[in-house]
Amino acid sequence: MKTLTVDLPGREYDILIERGLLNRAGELCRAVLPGAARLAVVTDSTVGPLYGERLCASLTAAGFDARPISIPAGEKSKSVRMLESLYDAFMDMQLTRTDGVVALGGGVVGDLAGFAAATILRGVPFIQIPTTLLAQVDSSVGGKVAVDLKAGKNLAGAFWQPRLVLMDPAVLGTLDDAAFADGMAEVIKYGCIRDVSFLSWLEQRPSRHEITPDIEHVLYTCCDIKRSVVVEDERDTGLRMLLNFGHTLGHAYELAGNYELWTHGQAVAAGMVKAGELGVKLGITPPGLPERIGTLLACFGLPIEIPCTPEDYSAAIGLDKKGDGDMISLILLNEPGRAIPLRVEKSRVLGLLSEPAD
Ligand SMILES: NC(=O)c1ccc[n+]([C@@H]2O[C@H](COP(=O)([O-])OP(=O)(O)OC[C@H]3O[C@@H](n4cnc5c(N)ncnc54)[C@H](O)[C@@H]3O)[C@@H](O)[C@H]2O)c1
Ligand SMILES: O=C(O)C(=O)C[C@@H](O)[C@H](O)[C@H](O)COP(=O)(O)O
Ligand SMILES: [Zn+2]
Repeated sequence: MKTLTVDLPGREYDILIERGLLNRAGELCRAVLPGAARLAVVTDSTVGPLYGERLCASLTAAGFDARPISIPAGEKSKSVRMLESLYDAFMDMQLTRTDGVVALGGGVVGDLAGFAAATILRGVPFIQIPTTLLAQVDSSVGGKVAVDLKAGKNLAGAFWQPRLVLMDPAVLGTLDDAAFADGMAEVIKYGCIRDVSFLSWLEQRPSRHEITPDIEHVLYTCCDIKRSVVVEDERDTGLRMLLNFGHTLGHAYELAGNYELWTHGQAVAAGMVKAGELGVKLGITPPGLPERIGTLLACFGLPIEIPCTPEDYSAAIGLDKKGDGDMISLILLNEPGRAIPLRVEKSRVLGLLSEPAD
């Protein structure tokens, strides 16, 4: 088993990666929640029928009273309305602070269940069992939990670290190619911002078929990068902002498509290419680098351009958490494998975005 420890003082936890781990979830959850009686197992309408029964059987064998709670699959469920329905379900089962919430699913389930766990009873222990590539390489690690508001992405949220992240790469076998590609957008992001040799390694394996034999290496490498960033800056005030490469514009594309037209992974893919182009215009990013990233993203069928109105760009930039007053910290690449923040006037960014492409 590959293990990484996110060593945040007082809130240290392990990320465990191994095929078949889902079958051992009970004993592994028991080790981090020795006194818990009940577990609320939040999942979605696709993942529940695939893996819910197996997980609950393992939890029950370890002495937990495991209660599955299912939400409709898809980003629209990352809402205040669905959050309230989780609160009601937790109260119906008389969950207490010594019990736990388990997220079994992709980033939507993890972000929603995590925010519910962070806020119900002012905080209940939380365990992540991510089932998409995106959730395994990114959203299950680091403690950002949130729901979307009408105004934009992830606008109500918290930092709530899990007690354990349990990753079974075998579950990725049932993901369709589009969902696998969504995860690849964040995988490629890590190469772009922190590890040029990993970026080159990915370029030598430009398809799902070529990546899959080495999936555990991919999960480990990405989680290790995220771990190393989060332990330096849990609360997103400096270094952690680099993990947001492609996200300022990506969130604009998600908003423009009303969270239905474009997935998070697709939006981040196009957002990284556009951020690359902005970086070139600002004299930070080497010419040719946005095209290099776009070529790799396109190999997985990800979009490298998404139409967006100036109003949606303006709304997303106005509400971006990296903004302060009239300024925003743009995350730009100053070389392959190296990202930096650059404080720029929001109006200047909007001006550059409205210029025709070169
Ligand atoms: N908290 C963070 O740090 C963080 C990081 C990145 C992304 N996110 C958030 O994550 C969300 C996107 O996550 P996602 O891409 O996992 O989307 P998702 O959770 O909507 O999952 C995508 C689809 O795959 C299905 N699915 C999940 N696991 C499956 C499996 N093993 N087999 C078959 N189908 C399966 C789901 O039911 C869903 O239909 C966005 O809301 C994004 O904002 C959060
Ligand atoms: O963990 C982080 O920090 C990230 O920025 C990871 C992103 O991939 C993720 O999409 C995150 O949810 C974005 O957060 P936000 O602060 O921009 O809402
Ligand atoms: Zn993301």
